[in-house]
Amino acid sequence: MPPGPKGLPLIGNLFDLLWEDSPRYFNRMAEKYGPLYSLQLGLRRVVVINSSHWLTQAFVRQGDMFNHRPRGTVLSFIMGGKGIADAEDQVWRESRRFTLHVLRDFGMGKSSVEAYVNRELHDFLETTQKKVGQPYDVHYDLATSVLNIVWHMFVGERFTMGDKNLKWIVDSLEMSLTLVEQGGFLNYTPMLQFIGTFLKPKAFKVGANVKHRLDYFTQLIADHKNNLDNPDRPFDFMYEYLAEQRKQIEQGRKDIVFTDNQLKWLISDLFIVGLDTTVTTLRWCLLFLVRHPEIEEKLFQELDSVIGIDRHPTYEDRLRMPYTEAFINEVFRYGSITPLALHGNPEETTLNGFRIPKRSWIIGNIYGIHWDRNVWNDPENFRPERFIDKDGQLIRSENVVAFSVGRRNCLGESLARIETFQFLTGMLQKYKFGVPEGHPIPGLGCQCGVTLNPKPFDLLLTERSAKAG
Ligand code: HEM
Repeated sequence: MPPGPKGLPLIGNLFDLLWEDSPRYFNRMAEKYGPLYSLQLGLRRVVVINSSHWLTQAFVRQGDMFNHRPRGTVLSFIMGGKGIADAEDQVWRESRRFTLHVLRDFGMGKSSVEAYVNRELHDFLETTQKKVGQPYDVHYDLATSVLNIVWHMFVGERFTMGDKNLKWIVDSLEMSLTLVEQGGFLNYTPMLQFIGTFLKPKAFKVGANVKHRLDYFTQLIADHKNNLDNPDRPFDFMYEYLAEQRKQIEQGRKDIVFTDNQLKWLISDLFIVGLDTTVTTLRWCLLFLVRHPEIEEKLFQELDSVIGIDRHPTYEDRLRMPYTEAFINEVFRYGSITPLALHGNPEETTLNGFRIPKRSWIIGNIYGIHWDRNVWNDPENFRPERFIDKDGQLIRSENVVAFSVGRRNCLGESLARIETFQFLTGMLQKYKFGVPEGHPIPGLGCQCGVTLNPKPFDLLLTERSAKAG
């Protein structure tokens, strides 16, 4: 086995996770045992990967073995192998291939996804207009807009602000990721998962929310089925899925993966991962703008010289905006939005000559890779300049792995990148971001769930139009 600390009999090093968030703990252990080490955590044998080299070796070069999900996590307990993020084998392969295919038909990376994003950006900026000059926690309005992007693409509808269904959907989707710490204490011992549910009353709420959400999707599926033959129906993910389902039934396929139940879980997964990750990224962006007015000023200068105020930013603009790209890279590095990628190996194998017993948990410590002092020198400093070379051009680093690598990497990376660039530049075109009078400068402390979330903070928006004009 790879080297690692000697833990106590039966529980190994499990109790260390009571005092420290798992990504930070895994990173600290890597300083002692190197970028590839093993731990015994409760009943689980865990192999931690803390360098992009070994992440690529395991998830890309030995991807056949390591691109599985571990069983027994809190998430797998909730999702039970349905949907996509926790699915395996044929269900995962067909769901992933189909989802990527439909996303491509939306014109991923081309103008039509931008149109979905820009429409919500426009409404978001209108909403924020009413908040200028007063303390404002942007979280909920951002979440609504980001939800509308995916909601529109996947089920063909948009919410209007104030819709009675909107608040519970946003709350229920966000809660699913913030309440479960992917590498945390409760994951490693089934009995603790059971007891933990009783200790965290909100955990019951997650269960109730999942049911409520799935019931809502059942209704949406029924509506879509009723309208499937309408030649004027719009293009959305749910219609495409149901059309594929019908085709496979007509072909008489026995092992059909495209069931209504799988569709409900798949859509639910896509909303959960598509919402909180992007909202968290944008909140980190705003937090750093507020904390670093000198960086915000450099972003203004680039934006004003490349785009100005007479037209909206396009995703193409990024190619001429290296400092903005460097800023986003630094947010992905520092924020490490999804700090851990949990994989598993169904069979015994080797990695770097070490024996990896079957059904180990393989944890890609994305946070650890982004905070490795040997690579970044001063990881605790937020410095977009680390991604700019002496000619002012963007440095692309293989050590930024926010979306992970290999066949199980983030399926929504292109969408997330477009959303981040468009919202950041759209907001900067309109506002300067500051701290309301009498409020503290927001801190860097965060809550560790499946995502690393900044704590709630208030902003002060000041319109820039006079200056930019
Ligand atoms: C900045 C935003 C985002 C970040 C940082 C992010 C990051 C990640 C990471 C690290 C993984 C785990 C990969 C692994 O296990 O190796 C993942 C998986 C996934 N992401 Fe994202 N993600 C983001 C946004 C999105 C969006 C917008 C969508 C789609 C709407 C999406 C869909 C997925 C899916 C479906 C998976 C599971 C893939 C699978 O198991 O095959 N993500 N993401």
